[in-house]
Amino acid sequence: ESNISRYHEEFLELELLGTGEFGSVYKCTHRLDGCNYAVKKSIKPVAGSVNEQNALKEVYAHAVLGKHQHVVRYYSAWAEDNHMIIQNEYCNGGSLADTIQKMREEDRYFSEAELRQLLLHVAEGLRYIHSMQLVHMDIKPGNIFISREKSQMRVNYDSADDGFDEEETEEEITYKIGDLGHVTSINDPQVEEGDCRYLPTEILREDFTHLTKADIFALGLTIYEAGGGGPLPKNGPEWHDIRDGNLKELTKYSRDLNELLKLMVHPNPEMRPSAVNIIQHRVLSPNGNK
Ligand SMILES: Cn1cc(CCO)c2c3c(c(-c4ccccc4Cl)cc21)C(=O)NC3=O
Repeated sequence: ESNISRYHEEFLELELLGTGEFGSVYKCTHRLDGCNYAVKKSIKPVAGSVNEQNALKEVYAHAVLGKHQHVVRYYSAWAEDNHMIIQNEYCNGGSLADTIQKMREEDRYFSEAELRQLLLHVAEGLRYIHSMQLVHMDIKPGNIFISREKSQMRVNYDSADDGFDEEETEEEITYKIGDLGHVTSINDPQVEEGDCRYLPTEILREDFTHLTKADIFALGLTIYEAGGGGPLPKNGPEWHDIRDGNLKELTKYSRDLNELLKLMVHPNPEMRPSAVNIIQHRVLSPNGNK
């Protein structure tokens, strides 16, 4: 086999972003185009194993879910020296899990407007994934990545028109759904369970008749956690309490938002709103209940 490494040929490794059972992810600069990418290196799965199926599902999903501003973009994937390598869009703002952790430490919380923006972005990403007849199956703060873009704003206050424009930097935040390793088809589901903290009971009971609503359930708990309702239980009475539809009221936020979250984690998947319903919900409309 060739002993040059495409990875080292094409990329300059900058820093380790994270490790896990999924492998290791590095922030890399592409030597030719000068852009940064997130590159995941994982041990090449044994041919015919579940891991190989998951690895292939991830690449197939990325290939089908081409370009959407709320889904992490895929560029390339290849195998070398017994490793599987996937090159994705690098999101420079960390994961939502990092943000929640930091806020908990600093006793800070998302404002209602920031929570609505988060919910809207991820619901947009889910609407796209579900429209392609796919489901994500591992929606959680650790799989939602953040891109922050500073945009230079030129504003000119004509009153103080001393001929100079004022410069204001605006920060645009975009949330993107990442880690497509559990993505499966709505129609012939080979469900690989996601993180149990965000898993609805019907999936544990292997009822795969409303898979899109499992993503909605996980999104509901993700927003609930971002609103300070976490940390979420992995099992036990508290886990079941949430699955019975008992979410504690997030008193910092409006009744409407609390009602929407309760509906998203409803025990009956058919009662949960679709991604389209969420996007059209009055709570998210621009002048929704100020
Ligand atoms: C741990 N970790 C940290 C980051 C940077 C967040 O600011 C990250 C990224 C990804 C991934 C990732 C997840 C699952 C599969 C493949 C990749 Cl590259 C993991 C990441 C990814 O696809 N894009 C990322 O930015």
